[in-house]
Order: sequence, then structure tokens, then C-alpha cells
Amino acid sequence: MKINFTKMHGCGNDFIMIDNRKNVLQHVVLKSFVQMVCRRKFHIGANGLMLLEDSNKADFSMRYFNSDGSEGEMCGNGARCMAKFAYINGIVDKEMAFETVDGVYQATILNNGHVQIYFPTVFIRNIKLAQTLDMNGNEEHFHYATVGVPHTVIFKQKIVEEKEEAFIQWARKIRYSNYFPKGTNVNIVEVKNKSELIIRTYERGVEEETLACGSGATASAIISALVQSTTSPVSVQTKGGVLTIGFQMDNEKVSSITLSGEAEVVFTGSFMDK
Ligand SMILES: N[C@H](CCC[C@H](N)C(=O)O)C(=O)O
Repeated sequence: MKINFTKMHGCGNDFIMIDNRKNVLQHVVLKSFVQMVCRRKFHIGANGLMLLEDSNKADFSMRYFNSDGSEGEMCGNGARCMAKFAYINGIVDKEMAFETVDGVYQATILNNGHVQIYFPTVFIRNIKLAQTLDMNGNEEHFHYATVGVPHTVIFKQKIVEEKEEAFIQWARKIRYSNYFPKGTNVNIVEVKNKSELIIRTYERGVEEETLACGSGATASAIISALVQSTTSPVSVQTKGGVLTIGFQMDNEKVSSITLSGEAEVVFTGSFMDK
């Protein structure tokens, strides 16, 4: 069976997009299919796969799978790519609403071609600040919030120098710690100034460092506002580009949360699924 796809990325966080409204994937076992097509060098290669499907609640429905085949509740950069994919295929106008496992989200295609999504309100009582994790006698101080998916945020003085392999090994200890029954994405954050962060993210389900993570950048911006007095809008430098996060904050909640940045088509193609 011939399967058409579009390869996209948002700041180097890359995805395979498939229009599944006609059930083109009905004959595959989704988990192993996702693992196969996301494997670099052997197939298309990506951090994840996104399916566009019909919805009776919104303009369309988006499903997100990590490269290990696990289904994620939400993916910020993936959602931005999905919004652009739906727009360029004439499925929606520049303003749209789409269903995710985490509820209905909205997106806007901005005039410069960037894509903005809107996150639901985060209640401050649900954010865990200044937690301590004991990693074999080594204490790690972290903050934790669910922004679509679970995110741990750890502040560091300088994060660029840290070698990728060392970062991954360290992040895995947190990701697999008993403290997080559902696992967690792990973000390290350097506060450059009141409106700029530098961030690196280890992603659950990809089980690697990715070049950018939209929900991770958003969680980091919110937590930085709470504990490092940064202010909206925040520009977040990832390894793959800049993401911009806007929000409003009062004593109780963080609302009007936006995430914007580039979402680009790399190529389109098709392959025969055996
Ligand atoms: N890269 C994504 C997050 C994926 C979340 C996934 N790694 C999970 O925890 O299931 C983003 O841009 O928000």
C-alpha cells in the first residue's frame, strides 16, 4: 500500500505527517509502524509521527506518537507543524481548533509563516517548585509542571558546554526515577536575562536529546517566571532555533499561554508499506 507523507520540523524537532482521514493506516500495527518510519538511516527518520484525523469536536484531530511508538498526550512543536500541514493542504483557514489527547487546542498561522498555538491555563497549585531528588546520594533540585506532557525543569549556570552523551546519561536517571510514575521530559535551563532563556531537552519517548521541545520551552518559561522573575514574552533559544512564549500570570494561574516559532515543510514523499 502506498502511503503519502510530509516531513516537517519546528526548530529541528522533526515529524512525519500523515493525513489519515481516509484510514490509510488501518492495516498497520501503529506502534511498530511508527518505530519503523521514525528510524533514521533505515527509513524516513523523525522524532515523532503525527496523524491528522477527522474530529466531531474541532476542525480536525491530531494524534502524536514518539519515535519509540508511544502515544504522547500533546506535542507543542508537533502541533505547530500539524497546524501548518492542515493549512497548506486546504483543510483549515489560518485560525483553527484541533482535538488532541489533552483536549481541544487552537492555532494561528501568523503573517510571517510562523505558527502559534495556545495552551490551556496552568494552575500554579499544580506546579511543583523546589523539589529534591536523591540520585544515589547526589541531590538534584528541580521544578515540575504538566504542560500538555510532564516536564521537569532544572536551572544551570551554563548549559551549552555540557556534552550530549553526559547530558543524556544524567537526564535518563531523572526520566526513569521512581518519582515520576509516568516518566518525564527533562529540561535544563540557563536564564540569560529577564526575557531570554537557553534550554536543552531530553525527551521521554524519543529517549534522546532533541533539538527543540515546544512544551518544554513553555514549561521552562512558566517556571522561570515563578522562580527567576522572568517576564512575558520570553524568547527561548533551543539547539534548533528560537521559540517565543507569551503568558499572563496572577497568584493562582498562568493563562493566555502562547507558543510560536517556525514550522517548516522539508519534503513530501511516499513509500510502499510492505
Ligand atoms: N517535542 C514535543 C514534546 C513531546 C512530548 C513527548 N516527548 C512525551 O513526553 O510524550 C514538544 O514540542 O512539545
